[in-house]
Amino acid sequence: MSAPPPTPICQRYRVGYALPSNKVQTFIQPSLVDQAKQKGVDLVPLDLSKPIVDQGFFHCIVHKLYGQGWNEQLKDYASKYPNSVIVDPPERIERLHSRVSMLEVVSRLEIPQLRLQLQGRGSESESESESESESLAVPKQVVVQDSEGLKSPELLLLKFGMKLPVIAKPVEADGSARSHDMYLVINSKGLKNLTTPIVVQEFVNHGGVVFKVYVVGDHVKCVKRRSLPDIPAPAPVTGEQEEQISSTSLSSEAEEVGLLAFSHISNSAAQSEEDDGNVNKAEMPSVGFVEAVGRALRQALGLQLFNFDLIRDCTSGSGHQYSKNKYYVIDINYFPGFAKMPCFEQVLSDFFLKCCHPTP
Ligand SMILES: Nc1ncnc2c1ncn2[C@@H]1O[C@H](COP(=O)(O)OP(=O)(O)OP(=O)(O)O)[C@@H](O)[C@H]1O
Ligand SMILES: O=P(O)(O)O[C@H]1[C@H](O)[C@H](O)[C@H](OP(=O)(O)O)[C@@H](OP(=O)(O)O)[C@@H]1O
Ligand SMILES: [Mg+2]
Ligand SMILES: [Mg+2]
Repeated sequence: MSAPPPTPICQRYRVGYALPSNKVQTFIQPSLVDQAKQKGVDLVPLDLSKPIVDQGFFHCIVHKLYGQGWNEQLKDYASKYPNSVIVDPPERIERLHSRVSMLEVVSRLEIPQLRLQLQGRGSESESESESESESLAVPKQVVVQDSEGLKSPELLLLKFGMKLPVIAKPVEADGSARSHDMYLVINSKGLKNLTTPIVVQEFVNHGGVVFKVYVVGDHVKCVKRRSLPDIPAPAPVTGEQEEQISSTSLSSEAEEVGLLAFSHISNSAAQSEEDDGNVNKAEMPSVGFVEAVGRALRQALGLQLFNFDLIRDCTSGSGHQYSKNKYYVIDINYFPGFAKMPCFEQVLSDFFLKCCHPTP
């Protein structure tokens, strides 16, 4: 029996997009354009050389551009075309442009079925550490505004309940190349070598795997990616001994300056079979947990297109109950590399259609 003729599409929808040129290359792939077209959605590039209010009605505009001028354009457009759906409003995206405000949202999530142990809030009772349900936290972190704050690194870490190694990250997460310049800091000398302002975040051993959770409207998809390897906790050492902590995974110059620079590690190819092995054998978090966090973040952020990086706490050793289901959110990204997500054409074209034609 032959397949029924495709349902005639009685209306076509225009989705305008404004993306950096590199993202047009990676995201607006012919496969996406074709699949959207089959569903009645025409993906149209906005002409950024002229005001978007002069370019006609778009049922939906998706974008990943920043700046006052662009934000003003979107505001003008929304007031001229109140029925057009802007994905997403710039004032909500801005919260993800700081590594402080992006994680503060996690600290305030209300997810009933989860045990939220958040910095300074809640504490793990005996019974919780045995329970199977997942818990969600954010790593301890502090913004060091100027070099004065790094003068006595031991005091700084002690004050915020952190210990070496730590990860140092730019405060701004604004999509610039610099915003991805990270440092693994292994000793006090490394801390003193940092350029401020900078976020100093506790390093959580997580088995060398990061779970990237993509959110596209109400669709949530978790994938595994390579991450930094675990760093064995050094035996408690006094200040003068810490210089002798040799870390095999660090080069001699990294040991010399006390820090290792890296960037975009979750996008880089595995360096070894072991790397790949860690990723392949890592157990995925439960779908229910991932979806609960994704939906709660979407609600709290008021955003429809983002992903977040989840790591499972693999810290073991004296004084720390190894809790298989303790997770940390370490990063949230606006309009990430959706083309890396399985079936991205179907997911995104369905999303665009839903934005243009919300089914009751
Ligand atoms: N607190 C942490 N503990 C352990 N590893 C961490 C921590 N924070 C970051 N990392 C490692 O560093 C990598 C980069 O960190 P992060 O995701 O914050 O940077 P980013 O530049 O925003 O990355 P992305 O490319 O995902 O936007 C993470 O994928 C993880 O491998
Ligand atoms: O592997 P993913 O999809 O997470 O990689 C993303 C990354 O997380 C950031 O979202 C990058 O955007 P910026 O933070 O703005 O640099 C994405 O780069 P882009 O060129 O695709 O926007 C990465 O794909
Ligand atoms: Mg990340
Ligand atoms: Mg990021």
